[in-house]
Amino acid sequence: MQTGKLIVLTGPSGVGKGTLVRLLLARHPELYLSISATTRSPRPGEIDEKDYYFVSKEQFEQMIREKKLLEWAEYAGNYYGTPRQKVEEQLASGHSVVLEIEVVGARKIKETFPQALRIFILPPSVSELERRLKRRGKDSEDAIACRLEQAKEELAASHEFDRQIVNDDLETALAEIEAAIFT
Ligand SMILES: Nc1nc2c(ncn2[C@@H]2O[C@H](COP(=O)(O)OP(=O)(O)O)[C@@H](O)[C@H]2O)c(=O)[nH]1
Ligand SMILES: Nc1ncnc2c1ncn2[C@@H]1O[C@H](COP(=O)(O)OP(=O)(O)O)[C@@H](O)[C@H]1O
Repeated sequence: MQTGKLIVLTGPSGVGKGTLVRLLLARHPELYLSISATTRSPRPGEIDEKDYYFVSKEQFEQMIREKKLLEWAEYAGNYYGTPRQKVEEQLASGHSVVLEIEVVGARKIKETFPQALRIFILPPSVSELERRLKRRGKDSEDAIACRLEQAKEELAASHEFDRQIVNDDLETALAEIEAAIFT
């Protein structure tokens, strides 16, 4: 059997990765979305084992030591990582897998999975990114400032990835992602 494709969506916080991934999965339920582990506290409404595996720093460090993560990174003071086993199982059984991860982790994926399709999502502008982070209303002012600072570095790395897609009009961006994945 042919193995599935590994599809990585990356880009700065607030650019719309989560929104695009939800729409993509709704249209293509055959895609498998990897659930990450994180040491970040759950936001109101987030559910353990659905949005993330919410774990302690000790548990996360144990996962690193036991090589249970395909990649991991520290972002805005917390750890985030992709549990290895389910991703490898899904790929081996022919299913395509989507990772929604930040830039450092997406860079590491190239080393382990050189054949992965890595898509960088860009905002129409930094000021629009700031507006989206504020409008989302899920992070404190400090957390937003930290994410924006980080975003400037991340945007400078966009050319390292296979595709660059601007999330201005949502439907247009989604169609471009679909075209990149399915053609
Ligand atoms: N490297 C890596 N980054 C991840 C993983 N899971 C989530 N992230 C990224 O970590 C960053 C922060 O995530 P989060 O706190 O949920 O904020 P949000 O994406 O802005 O809603 C985002 O850029 C996520 O895409 C992971 O497993 N590995
Ligand atoms: N194309 C778009 N135009 C306007 N707002 C958008 C667009 N895509 C996403 N958003 C909004 O921007 C905010 C951040 O999106 P989100 O998917 O949470 O980003 P990320 O997962 O990259 O952090 C949300 O409030 C979302 O509704």
